[in-house]
Amino acid sequence: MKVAEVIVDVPTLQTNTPYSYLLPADLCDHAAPGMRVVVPFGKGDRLVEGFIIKVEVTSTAQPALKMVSGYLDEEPVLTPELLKLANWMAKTTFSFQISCLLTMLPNVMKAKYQTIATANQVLTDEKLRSKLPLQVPVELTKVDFSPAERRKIQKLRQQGALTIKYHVHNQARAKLITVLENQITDFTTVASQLRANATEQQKLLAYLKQHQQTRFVQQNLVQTAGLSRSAVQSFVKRGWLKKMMVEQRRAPELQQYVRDAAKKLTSDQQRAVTAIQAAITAEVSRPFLLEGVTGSGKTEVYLQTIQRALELGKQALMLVPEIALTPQMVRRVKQRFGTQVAIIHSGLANGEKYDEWRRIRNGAAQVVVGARSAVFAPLQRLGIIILDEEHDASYKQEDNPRYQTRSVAFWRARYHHCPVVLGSATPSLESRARAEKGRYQLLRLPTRINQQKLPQTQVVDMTKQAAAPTELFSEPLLTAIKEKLASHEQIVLLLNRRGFSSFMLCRDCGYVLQCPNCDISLTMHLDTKTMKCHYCGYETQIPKTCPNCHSHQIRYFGTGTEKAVQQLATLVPQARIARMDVDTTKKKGSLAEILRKFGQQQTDILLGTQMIAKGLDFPNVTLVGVLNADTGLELPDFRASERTFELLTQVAGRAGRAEKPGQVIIQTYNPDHYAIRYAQQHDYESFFRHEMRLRHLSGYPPYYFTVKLTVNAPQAREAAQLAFQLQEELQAQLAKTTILLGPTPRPIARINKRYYYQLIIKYKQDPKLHASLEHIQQHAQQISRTGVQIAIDPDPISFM
Ligand SMILES: Nc1ncnc2c1ncn2[C@@H]1O[C@H](COP(=O)(O)OP(=O)(O)OP(=O)(O)O)[C@@H](O)[C@H]1O
Ligand SMILES: [Zn+2]
Ligand SMILES: [Zn+2]
Repeated sequence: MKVAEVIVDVPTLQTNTPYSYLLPADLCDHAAPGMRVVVPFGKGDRLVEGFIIKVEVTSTAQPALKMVSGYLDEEPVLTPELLKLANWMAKTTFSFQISCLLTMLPNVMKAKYQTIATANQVLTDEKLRSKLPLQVPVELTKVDFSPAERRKIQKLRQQGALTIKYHVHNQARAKLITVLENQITDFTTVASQLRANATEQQKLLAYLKQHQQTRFVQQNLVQTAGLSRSAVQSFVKRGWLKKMMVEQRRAPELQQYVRDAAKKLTSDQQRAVTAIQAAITAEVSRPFLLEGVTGSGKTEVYLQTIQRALELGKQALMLVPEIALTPQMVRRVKQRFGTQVAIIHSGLANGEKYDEWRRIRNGAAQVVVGARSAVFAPLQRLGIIILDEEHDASYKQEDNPRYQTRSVAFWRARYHHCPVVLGSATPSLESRARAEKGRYQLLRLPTRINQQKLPQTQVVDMTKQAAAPTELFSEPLLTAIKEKLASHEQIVLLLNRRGFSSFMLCRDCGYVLQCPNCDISLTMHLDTKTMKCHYCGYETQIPKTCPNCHSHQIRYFGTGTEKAVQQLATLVPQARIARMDVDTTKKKGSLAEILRKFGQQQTDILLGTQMIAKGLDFPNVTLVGVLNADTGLELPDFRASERTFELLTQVAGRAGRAEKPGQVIIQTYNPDHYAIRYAQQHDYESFFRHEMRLRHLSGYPPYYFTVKLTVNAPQAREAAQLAFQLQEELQAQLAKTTILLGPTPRPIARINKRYYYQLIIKYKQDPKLHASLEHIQQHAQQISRTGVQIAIDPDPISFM
């Protein structure tokens, strides 16, 4: 007899303890850890999804155990490595194993639940009877029932008047197509067996003879070639064609990539490549920090180290921030490694993601490129892991499980004995500090490939620009734009905001249109002609009069990309301007299209949000303008300066990447701020020292580790009370050197009708911390029914 240990998916009763289930005899043989199963759970034996983490043989009878109901997979979807990783992740991120396991799989592999009720007798309640007619199975979630009706359904079920069944579906399916294989060797014999008037069959035979291939897609034969379906059928019957179902990839390689050979490395690149290759060959999990200025050729270093891994029969994982996963980047990797590459990005439909994932799982893909979640790609012979733009905030997952991609990458590298390369022009303070201490090996690319200097950067003090042509474009920037347009060079403009205006203000009474659910003003969107909340999605009409005093004196404040494009179009009507932000790139393929046009110089100016700051490599761009460098500097967050410095350095790096020298203009209201000064001088090193001093003085990372605890509830008082209670408990338990900040209301204190309080824990070493937080995690689970939530965020990306 075999018993499976299963981690079950029960949202209201999460636990890291597995449950034991008997394996039915017919399924016993191929049961293995990493497979998803359907199991009965709880009093009502409702069916839930679970993961087998262990299979054991037992000789003693176990009558008390429930039985596994069925499998969702033929083979394990998670490898032993990933099962182990989930265990570690649950512990270090204070989340439940089931959420870690589910995070590792494509979304579409999360099982779908259905609750189906069937009335066994005619129900007396008239309304209920109309919704649940006799003997008709009804999916309960698809029908509107009042709470009273729901209670009644439960009662009727106990009385036996109703049966309720739970279905668990696997949503993930491979796409299968019908393929016909030609079995005919002797066409003359077949022809002699066809009747003379069977014209459709004659046609089919002629077609098969004429096309020298052996396999035909049925749909193509019938629809494209216009052959008769019944003729095909009769050929199948007579054994001349063999029918088979073949899997078809949903995101096929449409583009033919021109193969691109390895470039001859510069001496700096060569030094880096040699060091990393040596670690791959020696199979040691050494971390490298590749600090290379913008345009220094970091990508080529990645590609040539990946090449070495492949030569040794190993695989490679390359992670990039979602917004840097541009068609340009994808092309570079595919040109080098062709069809061995699998790409995972948010632009893929669920089915396409599933197909790519399976190409990785079954070993067809050797190189995986993707954003954060690709760190769980089920590669089994990892030879190298690369994190490009390692400083990027998107590497931290903000929801449960709150993992840091970097840490997961290091865990996997230790498992596979392979090196990790963290690459950036502006490494995070944490990584750079570790390199300083010798924990990472620092590799430098201090100069640009083209031997050009980094672009000349001018800072424009906007407080002295009262007579500027518009509030967004200063005289110096406008002059530079006109010059570049005249010489047919291209321009990138950064506006770190989205939407049209930040907020609407009544000039008579000072009323600001706020989200009814959140403590934040609504943002105006011209494309949808609505005011939107960026936090909860609330949307309403743009008011023509003040909702408070009915005055017509309404003004829109702040700026967005739409408004910037409008202003620019009036200033330089001859320019062809493309806007790139969340709104214009939402549609599938639209980002690729914007970049293609810009690359082919069908547009002159690319104006966008921070998504234009990373990775773009266009040789004809000679001017970069930052319209408002200050957005973000005032945020109540200890990383505000670091983020600003990064953004400015990265975007400045888009200029002058080829023969022509680049120029950068930064408009700011804080021209003397050190983040802006050092960005102007392209001086990462001085910024690093300056910022490290400040972090040291104020006791922030990397000098301290931090954990953010957030409590939220429908009532402010409830949230505050619990936050203070947690603070007291922690104070009593934790080390004397550990510092607790707060509780304070979160900077945006209310989101989606819930109130937020937060507490920051700063520590250097605290042996009691882990147990205390695990205790809070358990407590959170217990009180979640009361509507109060606690979130534990280790190494939070911000304190906001
Ligand atoms: N050894 C080389 N010889 C010739 N060209 C090279 C070499 N290495 C890289 N390049 C080219 O130099 C340009 C800049 O390289 P790449 O985009 O990799 O820089 P990067 O360091 O990733 O910059 P960023 O951080 O700004 O994205 C690219 O067009 C690339 O093809
Ligand atoms: Zn809102
Ligand atoms: Zn008003």
